[in-house]
Amino acid sequence: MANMRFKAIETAYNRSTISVPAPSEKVADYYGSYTFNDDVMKTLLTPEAYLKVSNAIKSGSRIDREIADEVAAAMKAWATSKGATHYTHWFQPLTGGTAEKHDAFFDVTPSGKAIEKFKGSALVQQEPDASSFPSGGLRATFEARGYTGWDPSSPAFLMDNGAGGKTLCIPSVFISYTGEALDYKTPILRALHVLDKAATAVMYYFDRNVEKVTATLGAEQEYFLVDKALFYARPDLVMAGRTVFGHSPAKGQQLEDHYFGSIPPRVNAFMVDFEYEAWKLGIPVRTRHNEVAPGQFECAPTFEELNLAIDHNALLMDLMNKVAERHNYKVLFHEKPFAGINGSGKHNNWSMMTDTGVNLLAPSTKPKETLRFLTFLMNVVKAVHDHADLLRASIASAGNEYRLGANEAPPAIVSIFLGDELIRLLETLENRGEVQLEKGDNVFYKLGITRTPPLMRDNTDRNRTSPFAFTGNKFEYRAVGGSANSASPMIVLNTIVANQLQEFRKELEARLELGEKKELAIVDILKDYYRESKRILFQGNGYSDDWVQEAANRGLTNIASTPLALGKYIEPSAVQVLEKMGVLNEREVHARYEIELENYIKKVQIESRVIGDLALNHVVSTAVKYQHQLAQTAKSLMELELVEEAQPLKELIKEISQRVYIIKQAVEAMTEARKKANNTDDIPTRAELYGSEVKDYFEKIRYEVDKLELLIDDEDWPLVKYREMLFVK
Ligand SMILES: NC(=O)CC[C@H](N)C(=O)O
Repeated sequence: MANMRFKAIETAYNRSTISVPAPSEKVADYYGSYTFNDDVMKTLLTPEAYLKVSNAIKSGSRIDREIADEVAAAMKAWATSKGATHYTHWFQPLTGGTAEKHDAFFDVTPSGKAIEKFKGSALVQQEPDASSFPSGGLRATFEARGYTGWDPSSPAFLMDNGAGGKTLCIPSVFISYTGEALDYKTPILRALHVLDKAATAVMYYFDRNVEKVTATLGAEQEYFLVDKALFYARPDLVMAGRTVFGHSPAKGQQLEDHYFGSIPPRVNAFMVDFEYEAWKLGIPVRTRHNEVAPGQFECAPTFEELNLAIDHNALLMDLMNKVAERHNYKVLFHEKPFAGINGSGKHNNWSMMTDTGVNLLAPSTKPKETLRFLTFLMNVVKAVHDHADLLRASIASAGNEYRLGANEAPPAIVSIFLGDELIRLLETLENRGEVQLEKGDNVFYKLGITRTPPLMRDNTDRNRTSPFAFTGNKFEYRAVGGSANSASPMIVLNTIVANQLQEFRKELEARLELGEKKELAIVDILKDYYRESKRILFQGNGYSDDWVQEAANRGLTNIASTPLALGKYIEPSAVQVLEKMGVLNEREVHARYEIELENYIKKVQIESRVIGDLALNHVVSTAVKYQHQLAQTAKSLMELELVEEAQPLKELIKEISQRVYIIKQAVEAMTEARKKANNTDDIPTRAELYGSEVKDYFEKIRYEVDKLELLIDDEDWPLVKYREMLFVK
């Protein structure tokens, strides 16, 4: 094994940078060229079909069979002209990844001849075997039927299969025979629809020209790169996506010299390569840089309509994995692949935009617009305050459990950062709201709104320690994990905000019916919201121990455990809001809860098995061999009557023995704990047992193994070390 380690290091060390030719000089020449986009549709469809598809995209109207046939024919012609041989409905099942089943465009006639075929019916709906996807009890294994259905609002695209031509991918929803959502896209589309309706209804009081409100998302993607040879020499990375052992290198991230540093050429070639591919697919990746931890990087797109942004992030992750192969890298999206240094988040930058081009979370200098801004801002604050636990549940996973609250990642406590200036403005609102107000526009003056410094776009400070931070014209949900599908937190966020906006509108209407003046009524409601949700606003250092204490004093929850956090999905208030808004019914919520728990159990189980295997078969066996060598040397020294000189060796032998003993005992006890958990039928209890009794041994075993790493001859150590994985470029 040690041999494999050194071979891998040598291979990685001798790699050269692969040159990546640009598809064309200007990005505009090929941006979106792999998508069946608006321009392509305009050229290939009849005006009638084009209009129907455009309307379906804008307002969700139905596309009839005839039009579907025409679109299918156009899609097939376009795709085959670009080298596609197959098509697939591309969807996001609850595994968290993407799914595809390629079908050839041709069919065979009874006389054995091949004919080209792709009908509207195949575009609109397909029936993959659903039995092996997680359904959380919604489907039994023998009930295989599930349907995928075309989502016209996300353009079809071409996936390059390397040597094997291309496949036309049709973004789709995935539902069971009985109509329940088995994927991420279905509830996202439902949540976006209710948010649109609720936000547009509130906009009625500010601007009657607004007909549609769209949620927007920009998902920053953090990741680690490890050379392929080194990756395969670490069974834990291969099996669990994270290292279960590894002593901290002498130099980690303490000098902060990697962050925003010069990008290593081989890494840069990889980035350039996947960006070219992303641009062909119309994915607007714009930013690339070194992240805080050695070996860690980030890419970020410009924000887009939320459903598209989610598809694009899922597609981008897939693309990065594929392109990395060419550059002999492996991409780690895991939230915490290496202990002791930063983990990886997927910071979700979220906002709402009207069809008239107004960002509803952008402050303005005009009093009337300020009231609109405060309305949307405070409704988000209130929604997050009232459903903080549900929002926490939506980002809970086995990987994120290691990241939250450690090494520059936000804690598990949900709080909101608004910045001092906004807090001042809200304080003014609360305090001045007590005075009798005059009518007319000077209402705003009286409120002090015009007297506060005009709010400019970027004059709120940033707070990296906050899980949910206002960053000037959007909220950044920073607690989302690097490997997550953004849909999970976005389903919750958009649903609770939509619900809150509905509540706001009801309250406002009730006040207006009593004859209150609109502006005053709004101010009064917002004042109440501020008072009711204030405790969730926190502007200080979210990483500090003081905050943990203060948050507890404020009555905010701090749920570190994933099984407990997931339990918040099935609290009555959570089920009620998801069901009431028509996003997930009770059965669907319970199914998701169960799937997430099972996922957690399986991941911890895999880690535990890897730990057991590596500890006994790699580490202990190496330690014992090394001990034998030491014993031989000590014996020779004794024979030469060098008794004192043999002493340090004896001590070393003793220390190794002790550590081996503890490891052996702990692995056995961990296996017993696993058995106990596996014999527990109740899934939530089993998950909790894995999260506590099984996981309790992880750190204990790791501690001893990492100590042995420092004792055993480097030549013999079987596992690629942290300094080799993190610093070999
Ligand atoms: N610079 C940063 O924003 C660090 C973020 C950190 N990597 C996280 O886990 O969220």
